[in-house]
Amino acid sequence: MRAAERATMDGGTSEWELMQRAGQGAAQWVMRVAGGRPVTVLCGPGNNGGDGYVIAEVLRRDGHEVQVIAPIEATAKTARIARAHFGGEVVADGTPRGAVVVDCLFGYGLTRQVEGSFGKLLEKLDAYDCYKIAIDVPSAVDSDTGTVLGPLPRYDLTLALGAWKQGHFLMPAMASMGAKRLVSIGLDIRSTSFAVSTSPHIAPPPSDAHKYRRGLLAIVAGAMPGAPMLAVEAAMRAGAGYVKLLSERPHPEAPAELVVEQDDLAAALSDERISALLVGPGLGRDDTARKRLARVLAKRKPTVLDADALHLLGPRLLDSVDVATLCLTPHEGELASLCETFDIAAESKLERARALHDITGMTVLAKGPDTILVSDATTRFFPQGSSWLSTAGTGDVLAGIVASRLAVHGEPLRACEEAVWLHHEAARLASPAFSVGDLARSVKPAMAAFL
Ligand SMILES: NC(=O)C1=CN([C@@H]2O[C@H](COP(=O)(O)OP(=O)(O)OC[C@H]3O[C@@H](n4cnc5c(N)ncnc54)[C@H](OP(=O)(O)O)[C@@H]3O)[C@@H](O)[C@H]2O)[C@@H](O)CC1
Ligand SMILES: Nc1ncnc2c1ncn2[C@@H]1O[C@H](COP(=O)(O)OP(=O)(O)O)[C@@H](O)[C@H]1O
Ligand SMILES: [K+]
Repeated sequence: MRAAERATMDGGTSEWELMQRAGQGAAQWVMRVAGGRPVTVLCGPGNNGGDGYVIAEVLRRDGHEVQVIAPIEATAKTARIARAHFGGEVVADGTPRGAVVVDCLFGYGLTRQVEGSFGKLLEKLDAYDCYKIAIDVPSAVDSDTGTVLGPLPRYDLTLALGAWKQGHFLMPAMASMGAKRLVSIGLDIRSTSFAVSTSPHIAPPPSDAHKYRRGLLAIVAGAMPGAPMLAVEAAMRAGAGYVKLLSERPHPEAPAELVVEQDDLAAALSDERISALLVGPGLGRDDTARKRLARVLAKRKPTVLDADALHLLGPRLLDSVDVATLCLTPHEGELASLCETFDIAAESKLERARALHDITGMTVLAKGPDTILVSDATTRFFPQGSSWLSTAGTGDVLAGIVASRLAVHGEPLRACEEAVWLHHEAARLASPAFSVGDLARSVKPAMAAFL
């Protein structure tokens, strides 16, 4: 962000010009929300505070009653210009009032714990019943990591200035932000190493398609039947032309349209028409499970590794495997276990997911309320999914969708990205209070949203 701003300023646009664009753009949102009612703006000493003075001046000129609270005076050069342009009154020690409060204490320049008068002001804001807007980021949030460094009110709206920051998509910060909107200030941000995933376009099967060309997905069963069956239910609705369950025992609970291949695994895997594999849900963690996993990896096909497979995986199993074709779908616990296995010391989910990709070369889809996808030196973040997804078995459904998309086109990054969107859309359609079976069945109507 700083580099993009510097490049824009080197191109002849002053920091004051950028701040005016940011403040004016944000003020449009504030005015829409306030609808003429009184507004309080909290201003810090840096350029985030500068944005606040610009917003306050736009509102004042528009006839709003505006109170500005600034515990200390503006110190940053451009913030001082903004302060000088504000024609209203500024108080150092006030209490938020009015229908809307706009928090401009700190943005991406936050460097330490928010305490003292700033901390007290955020506590007052937390306790005050009003519509709360965070400018750029909530002031107690580290914009790179999403770490919380002080009192954190629940905001109704967060207006990102110029570009999204990583913290907008990371827990715990993300949970406090309310709706998130981007205010454009004319920066060129193409060169960043992360991107926010945009809604994918899923192509229907071509007119000359047949079941194998559309992709044969083999789901490898193990000790427990329930989890792979959930993956099957989702995978059959996510685009693969043919879904088979490779199991060594009968599955009377299987739907009529599912082929259960009861050969021994080596024989079942010898079918060269298999386009992709899923292994892990219900696999078990014993020696038999490890051998089944090794057989799957030896096929060197595009493969999704989930659940138990993530606990069995280790550097030796990856010998002579084409890691670029593998997708891992760990939740936080599985990610922690993988980090132990691969000797990764990183603390945060983002650093762990990146390190795991960097060390192993595999595509990593780190699940949770803040889903992170790392592949090919790029990191993708996602809009938040339904919190109703927090129920047992939804991870198996996700694994089934990833594998189905992988069977269709064989591209790990694209398969994971499509799957997250399909999973979120299925959850939206099935919400509220769905069972995991409802979620798997909702993958079918979810497909329609991306065709
Ligand atoms: N540059 C541009 O082109 C544009 C930038 N824009 C805006 O600028 C924001 C970034 O501005 P920024 O870099 O001035 O940092 P900012 O977030 O205001 O905070 C730094 C100040 O806070 C202080 N401080 C920090 N932590 C503290 C703590 N815990 N407790 C107390 N004090 C603390 C720190 O003091 P110091 O650490 O020096 O003591 C310094 O004074 C960005 O998010 C966006 O809103 C837009 O206008 C678009 C154009
Ligand atoms: N609070 C939440 N908000 C959004 N998505 C969630 C939330 N909790 C869980 N999920 C999603 O639900 C799925 C849970 O997967 P997982 O933890 O593997 O569960 P299980 O092992 O029971 O299948 C993941 O896709 C995760 O991203
Ligand atoms: K802020």
